[in-house]
Amino acid sequence: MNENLNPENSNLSNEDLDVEKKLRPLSFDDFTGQDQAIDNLKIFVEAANQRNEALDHTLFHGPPGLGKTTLAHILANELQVGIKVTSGPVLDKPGDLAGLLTNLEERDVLFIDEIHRLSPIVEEYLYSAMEDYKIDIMIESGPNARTVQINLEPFTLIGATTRSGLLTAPMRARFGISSRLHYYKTDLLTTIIQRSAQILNVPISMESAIEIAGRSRGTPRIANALLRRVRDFAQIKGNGTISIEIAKYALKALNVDAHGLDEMDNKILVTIIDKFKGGPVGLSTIATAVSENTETIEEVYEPFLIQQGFIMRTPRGREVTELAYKHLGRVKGKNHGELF
Ligand SMILES: Nc1ncnc2c1ncn2[C@@H]1O[C@H](COP(=O)(O)OP(=O)(O)OP(=O)(O)O)[C@@H](O)[C@H]1O
Ligand SMILES: [Mg+2]
Repeated sequence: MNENLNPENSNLSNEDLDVEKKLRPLSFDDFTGQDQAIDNLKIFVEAANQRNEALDHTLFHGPPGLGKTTLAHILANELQVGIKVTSGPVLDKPGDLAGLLTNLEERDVLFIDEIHRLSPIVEEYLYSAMEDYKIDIMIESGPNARTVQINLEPFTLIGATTRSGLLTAPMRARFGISSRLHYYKTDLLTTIIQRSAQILNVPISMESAIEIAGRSRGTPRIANALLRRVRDFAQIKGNGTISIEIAKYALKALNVDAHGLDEMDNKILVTIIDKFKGGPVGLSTIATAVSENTETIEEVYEPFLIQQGFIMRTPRGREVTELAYKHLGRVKGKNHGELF
């Protein structure tokens, strides 16, 4: 399994990658939050195990760092089967996919990350594999070229995507199970941070765990990354324990936003306020103004900003709230957004 296939991991140092692996939950019981999705998955897994069948093909979608890859591995563990890992951009030839598929054992999991980035040829090739556990392989070339059909073992395809809007309808329809992951509330992130601190063997006060959780953008990956950095401060500037003083000092030094907003989140808010008088403004107009594509704004950034109460969706477009003005230290202009 090659974790580096995940571009989200590419900016982590080797040490961080090792730590990230250690912190990754391995079973349903280790996994915090996403209760509804987990409760359903437990049933589907148990039923598949009882019948000794492959689990239905499963799609995980939602913003980065919420646990899609983690859940793919957990499913394989809970099904007690092997897992092969690849990603959409890496699979550029049907031949590569055929190699992976023919090597799967009965009930194994094939995990395809960034499944919205499969090439159309590979995607089409996947359809018959998913539906009938069969693929056509081209043998020989030139005048002797012919295709033979190969039967595959029943397997489970697990797809993950941050951009479900970019999945084609035929692809989406082939997943029997589809699970959307949501941002985590502060209390769940606090639990995740406490668990991670225990694994990393670093003492942390409850208050500090809550403080870090509140600035983690609802995202376990960010919570763990902040914990690692705060741990460094505790080790060098303190006595190794993460007290609330050390946590606050470190978060300030790291320039972490009080609400956990990242650069793009803030850019979106500032743009709506400065260029569009606070809104309402259409999504694609915002996207152009911040040089990002519309689907990414809609699927990756906007859900968090809405959940946190910085943006409202109105019939006429997106509008920032009082909270956004306050957060950015702006004063709402007298006539902004009003007719009279
Ligand atoms: N529910 C959870 N409980 C504890 N830790 C979690 C949970 N979800 C995620 N994590 C931690 O967050 C890290 C990131 O999760 P993961 O890699 O599964 O996210 P992802 O949804 O696949 O992100 P991406 O879209 O960027 O691939 C994991 O290494 C894991 O340690
Ligand atoms: Mg992932």
